[in-house]
Amino acid sequence: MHNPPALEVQNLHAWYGESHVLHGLSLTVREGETVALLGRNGVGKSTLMRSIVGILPTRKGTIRVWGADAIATKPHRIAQLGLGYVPEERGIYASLTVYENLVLPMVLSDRGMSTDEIFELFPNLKERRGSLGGQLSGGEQQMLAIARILYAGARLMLLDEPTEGLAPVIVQKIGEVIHLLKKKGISILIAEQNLHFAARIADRFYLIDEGRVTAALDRDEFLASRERVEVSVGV
Ligand SMILES: Nc1ncnc2c1ncn2[C@@H]1O[C@H](COP(=O)(O)OP(=O)(O)OP(=O)(O)O)[C@@H](O)[C@H]1O
Repeated sequence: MHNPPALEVQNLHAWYGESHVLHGLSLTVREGETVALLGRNGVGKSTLMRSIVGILPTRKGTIRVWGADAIATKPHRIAQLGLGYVPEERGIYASLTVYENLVLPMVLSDRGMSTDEIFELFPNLKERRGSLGGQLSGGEQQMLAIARILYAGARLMLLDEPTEGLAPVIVQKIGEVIHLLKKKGISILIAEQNLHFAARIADRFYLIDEGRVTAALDRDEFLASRERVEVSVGV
C-alpha cells in the first residue's frame, strides 16, 4: 500500500472575521516532495499555512497530514503529526541562546532529530550554540527556526518565505540545507517570492491568486511557462 500524501488540502476556505480569504483551495504534497507556493503579496499563502497548523481556526474544508485530520487536531498537538511551521517572522527568542531556542518546543513528536544530527546539518549553529538569538543574522535565525521544528519532529515542513530579506550568499546556503533535507526524505511546502530560488529547489509549483490555486505545474511545465509565472507572481 502507498503511504498517504504528507499533506492533502481539499476545498479549504478560511476567514479573518468577516473577511473571506481562502476560497476553496486544494493542493497536495506527496511524501518527500518539495512544493512551492507562488503568488503576489496578499493572495493567501501565509493564511494557508496558518490554517493548516490551526493558528487560524476559522476554516472549513479538509486538511490531512499523513492521512490524519489536522482540523480536528489542537494547534499545540500539531507537532505530533510530524508537521512543523516556520512563520515569516521566524519566532526566534532574542534573549535565549541558540541551544535554548532549539530545545524550547514543549510538545514533541517522538521522531525528532537529535541535537547531534541537527548540529551536523547546521555547523554554524553548533559554533554559535551559546550566542543569544538576538545576536544572530537573519540567515542564522532562519536556520535556527528550521532546526527547531526538526528537533520537534517535523517530517513535513511549512516554510513561509524563508529567503525574504537575505543576501544571495545566504539564500544559497538555505538552498543547500533544503537539498540535504530532501535527501533525508523531508516533505516541504514553501511560500516563495524568489522564483530563481523556487526553481532550484521545488519539484512542483502551485500558482495562487485570490485564495485559490490557479495552476499546478510540474518542473517542466514551470520552466516552459516561466514568463506567464512571472506575470502572475508580479515579478
Ligand atoms: N490577521 C489578519 N487579519 C485580517 N486580514 C488579514 C490578516 N492577515 C492577513 N490578512 C489578509 O488576508 C489576505 C491574505 O494575506 P496573506 O498574508 O495570507 O497573503 P500572502 O500571500 O501570504 O502574502 P504576504 O507575502 O504578503 O504575507 C490579505 O488580503 C491580507 O490583507
